[in-house]
Amino acid sequence: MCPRSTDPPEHEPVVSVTGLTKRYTGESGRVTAVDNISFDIQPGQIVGLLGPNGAGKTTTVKTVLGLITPTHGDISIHGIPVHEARSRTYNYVSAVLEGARNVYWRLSARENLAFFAGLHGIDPQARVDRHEAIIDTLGLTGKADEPAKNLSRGMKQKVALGCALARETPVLFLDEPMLGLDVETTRDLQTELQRLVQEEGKTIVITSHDMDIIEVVCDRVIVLNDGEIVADDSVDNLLDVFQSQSYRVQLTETPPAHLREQLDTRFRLLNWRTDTDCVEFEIGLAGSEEFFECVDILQTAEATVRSFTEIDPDLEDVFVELTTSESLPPEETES
Ligand SMILES: Nc1ncnc2c1ncn2[C@@H]1O[C@H](COP(=O)(O)OP(=O)(O)OP(=O)(O)O)[C@@H](O)[C@H]1O
Repeated sequence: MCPRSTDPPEHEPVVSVTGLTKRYTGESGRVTAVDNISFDIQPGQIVGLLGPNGAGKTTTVKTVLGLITPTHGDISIHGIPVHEARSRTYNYVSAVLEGARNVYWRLSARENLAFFAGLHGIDPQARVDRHEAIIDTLGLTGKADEPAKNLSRGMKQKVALGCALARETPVLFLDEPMLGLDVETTRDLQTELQRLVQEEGKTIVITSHDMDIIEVVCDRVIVLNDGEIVADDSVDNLLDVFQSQSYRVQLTETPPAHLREQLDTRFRLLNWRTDTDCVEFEIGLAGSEEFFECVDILQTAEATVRSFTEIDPDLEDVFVELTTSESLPPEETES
């Protein structure tokens, strides 16, 4: 029988990554996909792993799962070194990876759930209620006896997710879990993931390009860019740190041509728009010094300011900021 405990050895994080580097040798030479990253994940966290295309998310996840050998670094799941004892770690972790065929296409959703539970040492007969609840949450009830091969892409995705849930491991890695799901199922699944963490003490790592989902579901976000971690903090802290740093400015008359260039050189200038009777732009100002400097520049250029309003950031704004600028903007993110 496989271990059912959701508690890692005392004081151990459930996932621990230290100094992970992965280099590939491709046609265009050596690529450092992941560059010396370290993070721990504690039991009961829902962590979003974010980053633009090519940032190193898939490499990180697959290396943590033992599917890719790291160039350097140590990884453990529940205290077990992944690259020395990969099969032992599978007692603790399930994964749904994008593009991977996780389910048996000849089996129905019900049969797949029973099969994966059984593989993991769980008696499916004893878990019928649990499996029906998973099927219900995923909106698969009407299709639960249909062979998976006859289901739509989104439905197959749901069955794969159901199989991962049926294994009842304490740690779940979900790569783009909501991709292809309709709005209602996405919402149900968000609720279910939160319930799994709050009531069953699961630990979940989600990669997604959908910031709204991450913002709703995750309590911590790790942002990768060019193989490096550029932020690792709670969603609330990340939003707080960026709060009041972006402003939308409207000028009533067209300002002198050099103003745009001057602002762009000095600050983070976005979405410059010229209308018939006004100019509008967004500007990122780190702290009061930059704020007053900007006001000074506008006054010197004799620009007539119609409005100067704070923009409330959402996680998407934070993400764009982190992955398009050279460095971490505010110091507080590292606290
Ligand atoms: N097998 C491979 N051989 C060579 N280079 C690779 C290989 N796999 C990934 N890479 C490169 O490593 C870098 C990171 O890729 P990775 O797939 O981990 O990023 P990602 O953040 O998951 O991207 P996406 O969001 O597009 O899936 C990219 O530059 C990619 O081209």
